Amino acid sequence: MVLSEGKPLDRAYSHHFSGLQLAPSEQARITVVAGDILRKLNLYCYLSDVKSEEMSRMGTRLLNVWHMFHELELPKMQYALQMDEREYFDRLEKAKVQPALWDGCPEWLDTMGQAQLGDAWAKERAALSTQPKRYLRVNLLKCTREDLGKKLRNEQVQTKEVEGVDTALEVTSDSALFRTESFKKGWFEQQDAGSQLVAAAVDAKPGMRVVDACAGAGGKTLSIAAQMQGKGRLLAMDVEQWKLDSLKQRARRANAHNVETRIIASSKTIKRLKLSADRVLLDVPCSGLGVLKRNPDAKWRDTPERLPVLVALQKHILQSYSRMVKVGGILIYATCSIMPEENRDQIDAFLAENDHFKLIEDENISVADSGFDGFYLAKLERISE
Ligand SMILES: C[S@@+](CC[C@H](N)C(=O)[O-])C[C@H]1O[C@@H](n2cnc3c(N)ncnc32)[C@H](O)[C@@H]1O
Repeated sequence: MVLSEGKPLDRAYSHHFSGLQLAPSEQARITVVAGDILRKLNLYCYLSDVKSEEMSRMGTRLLNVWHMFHELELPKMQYALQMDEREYFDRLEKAKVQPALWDGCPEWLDTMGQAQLGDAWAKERAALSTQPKRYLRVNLLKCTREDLGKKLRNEQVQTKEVEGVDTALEVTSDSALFRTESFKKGWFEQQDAGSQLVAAAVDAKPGMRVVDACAGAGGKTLSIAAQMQGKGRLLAMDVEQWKLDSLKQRARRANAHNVETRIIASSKTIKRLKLSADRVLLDVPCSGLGVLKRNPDAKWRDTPERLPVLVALQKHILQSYSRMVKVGGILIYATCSIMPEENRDQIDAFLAENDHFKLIEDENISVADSGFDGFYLAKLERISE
């Protein structure tokens, strides 16, 4: 379903899980197995000698090989296609000396990663093939991180505080988070710790005028609303109304009353806000190559041809939307990519053409070094009209 119909993995899970009465531990097991198979699909296909187009027919052999790889007892499946053990071990030895295959990396991505990151690519590639951790962002409009940890413990959800990310808790138990009272009360959102660091970089203060110009369903908007303690004006914009509708709902649940949404219908929407904002967050559409741990299906759908199209769109958004920042205000450019072409290269090109801005700082959030999803963020100050 994920690969043949192009359905994102998280939506495929919710489609399948709704209506099934599965215990949280069973759901967790399914997501672990399905996630791992998708993260290293080419490796498991190679080890089981199954071509990707044969997967629906040969899926039982692939699943058996997954169990062999993890040294687990084979599942009891009727009519399962077996893998010859000797051939499996022979293939295993050959796979071990092919690092990109071992890390579940498609060839096009390996070529791109090498070209863009050089020596740093190998560790990022390996980190992208690991299971993502689950992180929560405490909603400071409703409670503290300590309160949330305690409340969740009473609801049988174990968490621990994440060092260096003040708003984050890591979930360490297989719990159904969205059934908890804490979630229903809007005390937290599920959000990667790297994404929380990007939102924190906005550093919005109560009373400011802030624009989140590519807000989507508001992952970062809600975080910014909490920084503003509900005071001031927070305008969340996007080109897709359904995302803004979902944002509105989430904002209500989170008590984020200073959020206003606005669809970007044309360039006029942006022009009207010229030189008006203390902070503008541009969390631009990107390749998503920093979040492949979480969305591994994307690497089997994507092609390298998409990158230049995205780079051109990012460049346009930077040029045009930066006009909303007032003198002395800060522009925060962010991606969930680890590729310099979408990141520092964009900022360098922008600064070369715009002497109204100066770079304050930028940061690569490395998947390998942080254990979070991979992000990039740059903070620029407008120094003149
Ligand atoms: C990386 S996502 C944003 C994620 C969101 N900020 C969050 O934290 O959940 C990029 C968003 O940019 C939006 N987008 C695409 N083209 C755009 C454009 N020309 N102007 C503004 N937003 C755009 C997409 O609809 C998408 O929601």
